[in-house]
Amino acid sequence: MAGKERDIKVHIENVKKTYMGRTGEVVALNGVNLDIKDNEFVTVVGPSGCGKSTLLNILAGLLEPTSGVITCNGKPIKGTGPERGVVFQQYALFPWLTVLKNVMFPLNMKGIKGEEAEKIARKYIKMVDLEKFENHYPKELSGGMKQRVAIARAYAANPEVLLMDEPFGALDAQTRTQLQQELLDTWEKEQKTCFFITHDVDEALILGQRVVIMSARPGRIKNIVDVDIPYPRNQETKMSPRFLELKNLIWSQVYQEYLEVRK
Ligand SMILES: Nc1ncnc2c1ncn2[C@@H]1O[C@H](COP(=O)(O)OP(=O)(O)OP(=O)(O)O)[C@@H](O)[C@H]1O
Repeated sequence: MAGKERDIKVHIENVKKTYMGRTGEVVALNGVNLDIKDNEFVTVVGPSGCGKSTLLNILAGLLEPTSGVITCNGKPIKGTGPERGVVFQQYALFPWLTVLKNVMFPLNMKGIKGEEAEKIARKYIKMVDLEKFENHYPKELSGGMKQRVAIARAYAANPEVLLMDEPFGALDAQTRTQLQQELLDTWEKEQKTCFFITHDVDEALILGQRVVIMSARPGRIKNIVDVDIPYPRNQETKMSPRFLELKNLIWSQVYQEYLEVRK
């Protein structure tokens, strides 16, 4: 049992989050329970407004839950922390810094400076295939390139848990596919715990070891699907019978919740 507990990276217990909206209380999450294991890749799908971003922001320490317990490495989450890195849909790069300096930024914040910081930053810039652009500024990059920088920066900071809120949501289909593949390759090499929100069932399935399906607001976990498709996965995996079977299952459950929202 002790060994099992040690394997749990993030523990979410009975989490509730209420906002004070214009027309009264909004219960965004109610009774959310989830354990995320060390190095696990968990993806999250659910209808719009079901509280996915709220949950991610609580895990990031940017929001506090109204009640419930959330721990990382067994310690209650209080505010942001270096062990948790976040990638949002909007790249959030510093426009006045070059690609290299953007990726070095979190290293500098940790006291890693000069050549050492450059070496680490360059490793991740190479990983996302942007070596030729290290001296460019964000405004000179496409959306996909900016998101690559954001991912390189998150990895360079070497967090134990990567929290990603629809990181590829604003990208065209081809760039999105390419970044999914890069993220998978990186995850297989670096084995970080990933919590990844998406609206795209294909994306949830190609990336995740488990897909968490959230219910319509107030958000809670409706189902968790184990994705028993081995890695390495690639775009051909999307054609496999098991992929299509799981896709239908997840899609029908998300659609039921979508209909609930529209009631
Ligand atoms: N600051 C806030 N004040 C009041 N209500 C809020 C606030 N932030 C979010 N909400 C409400 O909480 C609910 C959950 O929002 P959240 O953004 O977490 O959902 P989501 O599942 O991430 O949505 P989407 O998929 O559209 O991004 C929504 O009904 C939203 O309107």
